[in-house]
Amino acid sequence: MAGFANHFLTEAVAGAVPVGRNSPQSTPFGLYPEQLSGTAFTAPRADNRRSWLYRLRPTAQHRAYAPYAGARLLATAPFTDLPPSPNRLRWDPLPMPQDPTDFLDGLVTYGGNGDVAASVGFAVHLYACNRPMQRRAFFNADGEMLIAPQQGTLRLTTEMGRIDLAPQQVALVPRGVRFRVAPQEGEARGYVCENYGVPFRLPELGPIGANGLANVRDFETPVAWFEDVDQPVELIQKFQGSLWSTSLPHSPFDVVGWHGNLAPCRYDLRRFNTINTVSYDHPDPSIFTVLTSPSDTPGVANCDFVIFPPRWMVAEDTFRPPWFHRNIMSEFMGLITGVYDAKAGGFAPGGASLHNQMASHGPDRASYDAAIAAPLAPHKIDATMAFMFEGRFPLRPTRTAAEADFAQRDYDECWSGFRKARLPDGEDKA
Ligand SMILES: O=C(O)Cc1cc(O)ccc1O
Ligand SMILES: [Fe+2]
Repeated sequence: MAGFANHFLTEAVAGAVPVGRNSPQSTPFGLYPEQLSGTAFTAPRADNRRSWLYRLRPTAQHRAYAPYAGARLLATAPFTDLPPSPNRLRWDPLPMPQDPTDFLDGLVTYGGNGDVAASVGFAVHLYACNRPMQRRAFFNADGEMLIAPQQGTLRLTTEMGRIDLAPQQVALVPRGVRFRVAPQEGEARGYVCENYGVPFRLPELGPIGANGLANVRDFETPVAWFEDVDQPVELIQKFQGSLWSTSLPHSPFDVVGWHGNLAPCRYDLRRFNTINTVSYDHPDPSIFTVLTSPSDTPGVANCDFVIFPPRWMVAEDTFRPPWFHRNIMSEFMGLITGVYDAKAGGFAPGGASLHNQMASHGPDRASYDAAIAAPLAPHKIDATMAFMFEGRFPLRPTRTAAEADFAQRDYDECWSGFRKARLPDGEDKA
């Protein structure tokens, strides 16, 4: 079903969703209505997100949760493992697991900001897995999950339908929605933004107009799908940073129909309507915002999801790659495929980088040297897809990430050896 946060109605069995009311005294087939809220009941209508699910059994029917000991590298903000460091960080691709590992146990937290208890900030995880979540399902009470595969297709089975997700696509799974993940081609790797804040939404378009960037019509939400399986399933939840597990005697994927505007969705990043300069200068990367999680301060995001897709570079008399900069916002970057135009080397697909508030960064020396010498004919940056999670607070890395053997110890070197500028004779004295 096409659209972002549209009000959908979908039935896996015709007649499953009651007509004209959400919770009639007697429901079709005796299904149990349940409201899933993504915003406060009283949130303004334009922001309000909720759905009504019609299921074989109420989700309330479960025994107590007990602590879950897996997913040992999954962590939650505030991150206090290490004293905050202003240093720039970069990582080689996350290695694939040697042992059988599913999506949940294969999550590795790189860092994050804010505080889950205050519903502020976000965490960044990478996953590397090689087997499906078998007889287990997960939901995240701590936040919404934006999943961006880098290698290998995933099948997401969610309460509200199924999503097949390939590299260069992203999925949004709302806070609380139960899901399981199955890699379709053996191994899989990718990135996750766990958003503790306000759910991601499309950015305003301002003077761009009514169309452009990520278009509403290109978001896809699955139709209702359920399984009627009376076999034990381990249900794991993340709540305030800890994992908890309970056992259900049946599949949690028993929603026969639902309606509402809170649902998982998929977006193909190649559908992005990229806007760039047709005159001069390199515009701020906010023109590449796919989704934004706003903060309480207008215009300052809790998290922006920004991409660097294939695009024509035509700027005249311009240094075309990203410029040197120091940003009040903090930037975590990943690469799905190809080469990123500010980094001639060292930033590989499956890798990552972190440039926190006020950290000096920009093109590495090789990219700089090439760009100042390049003929300025129209040039297409092609076959690439980098992205950035940009937030208002510095991201603090986990010890796991900072001390990983795939953390690059020599990242600073990519900015060494720049030649001093040459002033005209007589102007260079103190
Ligand atoms: O640092 C980066 O590579 C991301 C980035 C890209 C760009 O085109 C402008 C600013 C910016 O932070
Ligand atoms: Fe940057």
